[in-house]
Amino acid sequence: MRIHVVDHPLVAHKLTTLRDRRTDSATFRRLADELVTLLAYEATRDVRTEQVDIETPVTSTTGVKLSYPRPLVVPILRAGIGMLDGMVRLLPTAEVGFIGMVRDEETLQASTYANRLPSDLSGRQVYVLDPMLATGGTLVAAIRELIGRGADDVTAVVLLAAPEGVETMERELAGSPVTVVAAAVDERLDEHGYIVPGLGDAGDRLYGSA
Ligand SMILES: O=P(O)(O)OC[C@H]1O[C@H](OP(=O)(O)OP(=O)(O)O)[C@H](O)[C@@H]1O
Ligand SMILES: O=c1cc[nH]c(=O)[nH]1
Ligand SMILES: [Mg+2]
Repeated sequence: MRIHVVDHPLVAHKLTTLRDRRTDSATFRRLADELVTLLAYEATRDVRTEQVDIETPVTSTTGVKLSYPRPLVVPILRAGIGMLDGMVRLLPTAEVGFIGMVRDEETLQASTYANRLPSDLSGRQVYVLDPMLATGGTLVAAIRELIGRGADDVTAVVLLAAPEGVETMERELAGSPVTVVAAAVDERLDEHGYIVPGLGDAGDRLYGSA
């Protein structure tokens, strides 16, 4: 597993407003969308393409287009939905699958309550979206499911990561074709498994505390 932290002043600027407790849901949703677009630029650096011949108004030339099989984008419900539009805007040919997961607030164990994925992901590049990589339990389980279905290149796009979660992913997914792209790696987790300084509960800040 490798991790890439996107070091860019626009990312840092938007992330600071996202962290601010005074930022309302509408602004939070817009900033999450904008941040994903910036992270997606890095996350798709190795997206597969193929050569195509085209005619410009002036002459013939050779270019590239996104190749088949199409990349798969998988937001992890609920909070990952806030990252979906920003990602597919940059990957117009992408197919979208869904995994619904929730973390028990006491035990911090993640469980899966919904799964709508292609059964065969052989040879597919997959982009998993979840704003928060805290203990890592959620992403490890989601990525194991994708690799189990044959995905051979998985990139997790997250807004914030905790060092504890990065370590867990490195240990649990050692040797797997996995990349994490993050806007920042924060200091630590607190005793409730929240990222510090973090931004609070991403799902609640996007969608309320239902
Ligand atoms: O790395 P972990 O310790 O597993 O924690 C991270 C997970 O926790 C949050 O989801 P939550 O369970 O709050 O669900 P939600 O998206 O519905 O709010 C977050 O969106 C991640 O999916
Ligand atoms: O800080 C955290 C940790 C897990 N999930 C969140 O939404 N926020
Ligand atoms: Mg939540």
